[in-house]
Amino acid sequence: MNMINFINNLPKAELHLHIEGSLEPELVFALAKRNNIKLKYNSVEQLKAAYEFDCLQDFLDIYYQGASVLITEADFYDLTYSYLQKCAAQNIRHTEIMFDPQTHTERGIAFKTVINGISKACIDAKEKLNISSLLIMSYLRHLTEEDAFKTLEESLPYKHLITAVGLDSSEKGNPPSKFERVFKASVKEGYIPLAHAGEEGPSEYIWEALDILNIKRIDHGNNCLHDKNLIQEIIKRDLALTVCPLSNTALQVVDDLKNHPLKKMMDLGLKVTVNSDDPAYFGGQLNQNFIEIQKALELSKRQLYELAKNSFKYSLLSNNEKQIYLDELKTFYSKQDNYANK
Ligand code: HPA
Ligand SMILES: [Zn+2]
Repeated sequence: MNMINFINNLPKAELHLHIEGSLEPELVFALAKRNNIKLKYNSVEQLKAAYEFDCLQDFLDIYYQGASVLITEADFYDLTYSYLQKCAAQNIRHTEIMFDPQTHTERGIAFKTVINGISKACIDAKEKLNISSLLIMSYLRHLTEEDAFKTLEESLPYKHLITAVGLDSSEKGNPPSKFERVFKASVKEGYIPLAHAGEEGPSEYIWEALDILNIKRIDHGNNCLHDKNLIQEIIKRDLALTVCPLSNTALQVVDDLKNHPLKKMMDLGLKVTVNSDDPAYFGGQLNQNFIEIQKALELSKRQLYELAKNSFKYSLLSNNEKQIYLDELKTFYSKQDNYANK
């Protein structure tokens, strides 16, 4: 099997995906029309031309603008179902979807509208596409802790639909310690703590995410490489990094995929997964991330198998659920000609 077919057929999970970042330009226009919203761009091409970013903040400004076409429950449903159909086409068997309630509640959209649309699409995808999913409610770190507390309150009637909390948006100047109390309260409610850390922020922010927020997985984490003790601590705690190759080059966290630290991370013993982050904005779905990073770093099928294994092993599924997917993956891999030595 050639490399691209191998990647396309490899059973895998996606653990770092912002549903608002899966909003394709075509859907932006379709929803704007449905909701009678006037966009500042005249065409899909014009909008796409604006997707040039020097840093995270450049991207976030456009990402929040794009999300403003999401108004009704049907909009959130269509957005989510469209992403889940793409999962089916890529043999993504399980996905852990982040959503940013505050991006919508700040514009007057009810929490209920957001969560109902997203979760109904997930239920339908399980039934029709046989893809499992769970939800991560992410707090926007550029807003206050008080705002995050309000969001936590609003989420409580829907607690059964949400597995974890995350922390995203503008990292620099908004360290994890700013959210110590709301994370403590979130854990008390049964949510698993996760956070973006060390994407643009320093390694100290990763330490804070570990020691103050007690996170169970690190979103990005690139900047841990500047601190040997931190690397050892991440390994000791058996925390995975959700690495996003095309996001890293699009936001200039990494200058070129050939210089991407993914292989180095694996060689150091860090548990790495590959993810698309915001596929509509960064030039590729999950399989495209696999294809491009494989090529740039000349990863072997054995290494790709390892990355897929990590995606199930470090998911938030129960051990039984993980095992079913790991068995499926193993069966796939054992059928490859070069099993054992590549
Ligand atoms: O890559 C990201 N980093 C931080 N916040 C985000 N919100 C969507 N995508 C991102
Ligand atoms: Zn992200």
